[in-house]
Amino acid sequence: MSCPRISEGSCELVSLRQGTTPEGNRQRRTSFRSKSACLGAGAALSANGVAIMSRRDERSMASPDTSPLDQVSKFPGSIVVMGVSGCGKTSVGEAVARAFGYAFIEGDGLHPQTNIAKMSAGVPLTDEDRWPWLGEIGRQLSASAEPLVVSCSALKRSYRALLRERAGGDLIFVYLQGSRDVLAGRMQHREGHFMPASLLDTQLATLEEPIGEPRTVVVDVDQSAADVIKATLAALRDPGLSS
Ligand SMILES: Nc1ncnc2c1ncn2[C@@H]1O[C@H](COP(=O)(O)OP(=O)(O)O)[C@@H](O)[C@H]1O
Ligand SMILES: O=C(O)[C@H](O)[C@@H](O)[C@H](O)[C@H](O)COP(=O)(O)O
Repeated sequence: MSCPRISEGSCELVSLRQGTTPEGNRQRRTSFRSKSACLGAGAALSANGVAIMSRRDERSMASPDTSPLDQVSKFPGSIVVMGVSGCGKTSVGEAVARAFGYAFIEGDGLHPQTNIAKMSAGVPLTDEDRWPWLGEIGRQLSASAEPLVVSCSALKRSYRALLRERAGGDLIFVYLQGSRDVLAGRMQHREGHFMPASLLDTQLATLEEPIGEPRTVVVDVDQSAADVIKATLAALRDPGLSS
């Protein structure tokens, strides 16, 4: 079981859904993540069962690999890490959240169970399936007094427009861009995740890349996880994003 983490041994975001046992949740996501087992004292469950790790907890889990990033000045505004399934949203989102001391929300954890069941069965989601999910992500972004890092595929311009509108305008998108071959490899090697690799092509067909959209950075994922994270953090230091 490979685990190209930059912070080996650290706890990760916990995403528990109501009615799902920690064990079931672990099976639905990736088998190498400790998830519920590491829900720390500062973590809290939102109304719909998604755990948000507190900033204090995340700081305490920062690995030596990310500690120099404590020097990064506080970044103004929430960040959505976007892209098709398998591009690295969770891996990168968690690391960015640790670096900035923000809470991380796993967007997959906010899907209604009907969406998870559809995707698990190899059926792509429709707009109608996604709107309530995107609305919930937007709600969490707007309800948070502190900036958040959220993983969300945000495949279409209209989806991103909704998230921007709900978040109040300060949202930054990190688009993790990769070739079909690279993405297919990542999905095939991932274990215990509900999303079948067969859905990659519909994800790519649905994707409207955010090229040229405001406050958006694009990162090539055809490099090691550590390098993708470094490149993301470097791109986020662009002072132009703060305005
Ligand atoms: N840059 C990378 N190099 C190699 N493997 C990676 C990289 N980024 C992520 N992975 C692995 O690829 C798989 C998909 O990553 P994940 O973060 O779950 O993507 P997403 O959340 O976008 O579906 C996981 O097994 C993860 O460990
Ligand atoms: O909009 C969608 O079709 C879904 O949100 C999809 O893009 C998402 O990727 C899945 O939830 C799989 O989860 P991962 O993105 O973690 O692979």
